[in-house]
Amino acid sequence: MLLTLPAPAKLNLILRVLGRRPDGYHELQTLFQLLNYGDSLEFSENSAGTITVDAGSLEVAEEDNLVFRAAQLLRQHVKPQLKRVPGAHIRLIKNLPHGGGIGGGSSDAATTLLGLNQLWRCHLSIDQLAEIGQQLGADIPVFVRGRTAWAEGIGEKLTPITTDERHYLVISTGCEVSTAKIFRDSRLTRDSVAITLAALREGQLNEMSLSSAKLEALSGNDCQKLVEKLYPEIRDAREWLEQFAPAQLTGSGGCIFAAFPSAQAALKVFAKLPKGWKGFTAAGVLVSPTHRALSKISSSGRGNTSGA
Ligand SMILES: C[C@](O)(CO)[C@H](O)COP(=O)(O)OP(=O)(O)OC[C@H]1O[C@@H](n2ccc(N)nc2=O)[C@H](O)[C@@H]1O
Ligand SMILES: Nc1ncnc2c1ncn2[C@@H]1O[C@H](COP(=O)(O)OP(=O)(O)OP(=O)(O)O)[C@@H](O)[C@H]1O
Repeated sequence: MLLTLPAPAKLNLILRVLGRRPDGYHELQTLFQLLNYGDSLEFSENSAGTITVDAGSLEVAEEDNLVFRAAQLLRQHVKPQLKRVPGAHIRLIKNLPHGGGIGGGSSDAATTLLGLNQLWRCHLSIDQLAEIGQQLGADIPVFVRGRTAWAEGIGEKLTPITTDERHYLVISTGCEVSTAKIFRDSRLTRDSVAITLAALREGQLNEMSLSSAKLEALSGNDCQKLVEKLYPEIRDAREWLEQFAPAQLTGSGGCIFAAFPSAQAALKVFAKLPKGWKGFTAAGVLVSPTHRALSKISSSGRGNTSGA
């Protein structure tokens, strides 16, 4: 069976750095907005029992590819329960720029965990997969859980949140930013005041929700000042985009984004993008396209035909 699944990008609509833990990781508050645009992965069984990854244009050694690392880690976890050592061939169709703060590698890893859990019939729960994912990267659990969410801790304490439907233009200048380098830099400000969950609850049902107006008041990214100092071209991209709408950095960079009320409005600005920069437009979604695809597969019964 060939299983094809999307690996969506995320944006950090809010990113506050609250402090540094003794292990070097940072306490954050962030709003993860999932998008309906990303990479794509194809999974097929490998009866030889090996894991191979065709990463296409991505220039990362196989053993460093988060797809390969996620597959290895999952296999290690489930090996004792399965009758034979499972193998897989995974083809990665890369659309997202890496080092962009849009979670490409993390999302690929999460889709790998979800996809192989299906292909190999591991029957691990989402909690178990998120736990495995977290060992590889702080951004992986949100993609495993597949909901636009408010995150705390190092990014792993997730509360689903409803955001208004918006469309985004995401710009990549080509500057690849290392997350570790930004978090290591002594100039990074680490003293933001925490937003209380009460500030994010709305309506009679006390649901976690952020309207566009409320979001505008809370938006901002604590990494932005430092990243723009280190990469002036990223500042140029933000300033260019700000002619049309409020713009900011996502994650630890280097992509810049702005929100628009419609796909047409986002595309209109995209058409004016200066030469040398790349980008894409996408809609914000509350549920990950990966989870939607998996639900479709299980409701059509195809998920039961793999046989590990
Ligand atoms: C900045 C964000 O993109 C926001 O979504 C993420 O928190 C980064 O998540 P990620 O890329 O999955 O990060 P990891 O691969 O776990 O860590 C990369 C590096 O970033 C730093 N890091 C990451 C997350 C975090 N909460 N504090 C950190 O200090 C660590 O020094 C680590 O060495
Ligand atoms: N499947 C993968 N896709 C992209 N990058 C990968 C992958 N596997 C490993 N990497 C490595 O991870 C680095 C970070 O890539 P990634 O796309 O996850 O960054 P990012 O968008 O900044 O993510 P985040 O927002 O999670 O920090 C890349 O420079 C690359 O060396």
